[in-house]
Amino acid sequence: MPPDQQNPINPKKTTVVAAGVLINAQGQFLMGSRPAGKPYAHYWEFPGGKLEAGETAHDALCRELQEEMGIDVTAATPWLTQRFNYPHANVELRFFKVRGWNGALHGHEGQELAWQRVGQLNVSPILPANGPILRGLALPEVIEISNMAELGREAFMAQLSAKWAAGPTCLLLREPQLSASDYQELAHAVQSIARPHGGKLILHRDLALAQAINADGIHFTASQLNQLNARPRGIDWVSASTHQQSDLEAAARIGVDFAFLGHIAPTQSHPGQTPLGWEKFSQLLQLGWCFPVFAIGGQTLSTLNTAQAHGGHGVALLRAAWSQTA
Ligand SMILES: Nc1nc2c([nH]c(=O)n2[C@@H]2O[C@H](COP(=O)(O)OP(=O)(O)OP(=O)(O)O)[C@@H](O)[C@H]2O)c(=O)[nH]1
Ligand SMILES: [Mg+2]
Repeated sequence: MPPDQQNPINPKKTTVVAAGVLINAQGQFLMGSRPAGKPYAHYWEFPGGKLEAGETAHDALCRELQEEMGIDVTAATPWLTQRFNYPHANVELRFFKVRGWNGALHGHEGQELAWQRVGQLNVSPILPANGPILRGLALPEVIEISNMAELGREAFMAQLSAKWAAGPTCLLLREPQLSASDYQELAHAVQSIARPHGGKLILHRDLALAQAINADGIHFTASQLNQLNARPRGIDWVSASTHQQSDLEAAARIGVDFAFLGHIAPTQSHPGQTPLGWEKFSQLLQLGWCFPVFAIGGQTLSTLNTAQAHGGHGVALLRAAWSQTA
């Protein structure tokens, strides 16, 4: 394949690249150093390379990972798309999560390979386009949405405390039936349980409250999202609900960290509304977004693989996150 620099005639032409985030059994991800002689030599990247004429991104991923590391990819799902303008090329990077391969990894182009952990990177420098990718890797694949409306406060708080005692999870506290002051009081109570256990708490709709209690994130409704001109400051994670392409575009414009897209299947929360379904979910994600997208609506832990096969990062669980009998 021609190197990037051989494209000076049309510097605006976009080079499409497929890259793989290999995940091992310990949950680590693989990075490789770029070989000498390439643009950004010795920077760290996710293995992959440019699409050849007539290839799909998946075809290119399999070919590149065979050429660069000698492995046969057996399980890869589309994940994020990052667009970036380098001085040498405009690139569209199609990232895949790769969870299965045959063969021993070997740097066939003299590159170094290193398994890395989220938040504990020990290689540098990283290619400048890869910031959102590392941020996306820090997100869990399951987000739980509170359901105090059905469980009642006592059972909800008891289940939440038990969950967080067992290990940190990520909670979206969404209780639209509560008044603003009741929601505020609940948010304080939940945050006081979250802190000691390292649980992540995302508040719904109320940015000022999320900032005031130092929550980990704010989640906007689709209608709030469409009224925002910029990503709010002073909060770590910013996310939003989306239902259609224009919502995803709004999410991209303000620079969310992740979005929910749905509802996928009919749910008790949206009676009578036509669900999006997996095919439409997948079509919308193929447009290529630089943030992870969670499937929402009728999701359970057993739909996680389906969500990922259709390009989702993970699933947002409402009823499935809670035992209704406790
Ligand atoms: N493979 C890969 N390329 C990336 C990443 N991030 C990123 O900005 N790029 C850019 O995407 C382009 C990919 O080119 P590449 O050098 O891997 O392509 P290739 O393997 O086909 O190389 P070749 O053309 O020398 O055969 C480069 O401009 C590179 O800077 C990444 O994480 N992985
Ligand atoms: Mg390459």
